[in-house]
Amino acid sequence: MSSAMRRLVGSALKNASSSSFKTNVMPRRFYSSGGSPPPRKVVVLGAAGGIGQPLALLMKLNPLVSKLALYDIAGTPGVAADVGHINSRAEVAGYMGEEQLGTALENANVVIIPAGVPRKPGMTRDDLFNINAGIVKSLCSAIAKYCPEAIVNMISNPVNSTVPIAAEVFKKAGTYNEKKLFGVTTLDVVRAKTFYASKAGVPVEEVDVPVVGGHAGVTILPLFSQATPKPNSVLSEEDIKALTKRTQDGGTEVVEAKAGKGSATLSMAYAGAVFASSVLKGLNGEPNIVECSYVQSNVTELPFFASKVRLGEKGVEEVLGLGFLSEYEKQGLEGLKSELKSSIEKGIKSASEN
Ligand SMILES: NC(=O)c1ccc[n+]([C@@H]2O[C@H](COP(=O)([O-])OP(=O)(O)OC[C@H]3O[C@@H](n4cnc5c(N)ncnc54)[C@H](O)[C@@H]3O)[C@@H](O)[C@H]2O)c1
Ligand SMILES: O=C(O)C[C@H](O)C(=O)O
Repeated sequence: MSSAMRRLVGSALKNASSSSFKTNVMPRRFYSSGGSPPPRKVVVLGAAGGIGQPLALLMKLNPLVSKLALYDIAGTPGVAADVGHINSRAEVAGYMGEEQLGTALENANVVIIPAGVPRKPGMTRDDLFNINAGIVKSLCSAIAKYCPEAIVNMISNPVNSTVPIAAEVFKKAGTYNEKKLFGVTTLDVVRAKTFYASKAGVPVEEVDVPVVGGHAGVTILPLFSQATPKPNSVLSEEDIKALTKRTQDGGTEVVEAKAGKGSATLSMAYAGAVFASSVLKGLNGEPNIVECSYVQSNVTELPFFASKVRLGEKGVEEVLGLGFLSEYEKQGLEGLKSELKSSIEKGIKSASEN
C-alpha cells in the first residue's frame, strides 16, 4: 500500500473517532522508542466471521498495532495469510481451535470479541443469549487465564448482557478490572452521526452526538439535543423522534435488509476499529480521547451503562456524566432502565450458573 493510501486510511480512522474533543496526535517525539508507537498486541476472537474479517483488515492498517493475533474455531489460517500480506506495521498470526487460544491471547494489550452468532429477521438480540453467553463465558475464562491485564472490547450480542457476563467471569477469576471492560456501542454513535448529518444538512465528518444507555432497542438513547454542529434550521420534535427511532432500529434495519444473511458486519468492523484505535491512543497516553461505551458505571443506578468515557493509559480514565437532557431524552432515559436492568441481571445470573 502506498504511503499516500496509508495516510488516507489512517486519517480516515483518526478523523472518524467519535471523540467530542479533537484528538491531537502526539508529535513523534512523544513515542520514546525513536518516533514509533509502543508495541501493542491486539487479538480478535471470532476473526474469521462477518465482522472479524473486515475488522482484522482495519486493525492491520492501524499503525498503533504491532502484533495482530487472529483467532477463531475455523477459518483463521486463511484470513491470517491474506491479511498478513498487507505491507503495514502489524505482524499477523492466525490461531484456530481451543488448543491455540492461550497462545493467541498471551501478552495481549487489547482483545476484541465479535465471536458469536448474529440475528436473523424476526429475532431480538436477546434471542442470541443462550448461544452467545456460553461462547463469551469460555473466551473470557481464557482471557482471565492468559492475558488478565488486557483491555476487552465486547462486540458479541446481546451486549447489554454479555458485558455483565464477562465481568462476572473475571470477578470469579480474581482478575476483574472495571476500567478494562468495554461494551462496544460505537456503531450506534456512527449511525446517529450519519442520520443526524443527513437530516440537519451538516458535514457528517464534523458531527458529534453522544449515544447512552445500552445496545438494544429503546436502551439505545441518542442525545440529539447535544449534537454538533447545530443545523441551520432547528429540527422539529418529530424529526428528533424519527432520528431516535431510526438509530434504535438501525441494527434491525440491516438484519431485515440482509434477509437472513446476518446482521451489520462492515459498518460494525469500521465502528469496532474506530473504538479500538481510541483505546490504543488512550493506552499510549494521547490526551482527550473520548468515546461512548457501555461500562461499569455510576452515572445511573444501574451497574452498567453506556455514556461518554475518557480513555487513558489504564483503560477508563473517567466515566463522564450525561450533560443536559431535553424533556424527551429524560423520558427516554427513564423508559430504558427496566429493560436494561433485566438484561444486566440476566447476564449476571447466567454467569453464576455453570
Ligand atoms: N456490538 C454491536 O454493535 C454489534 C454489531 C453487529 C454485530 N454484533 C454481534 O457480533 C457477533 C458476530 O456477528 P457476525 O456477523 O460477525 O457473525 P458471524 O457468524 O459472521 O461470525 C462469528 C464468528 O464467531 C466465531 N465463533 C463462534 N464461536 C466461537 C468461539 N468459541 N471462539 C471463537 N470464535 C467463535 C465463528 O466461527 C464466526 O467466525 C454477533 O453476536 C452479532 O450480534 C454486535
Ligand atoms: O442488530 C444486530 O443484531 C447487530 C448489532 O447489534 C447492530 O446493532 O447492528
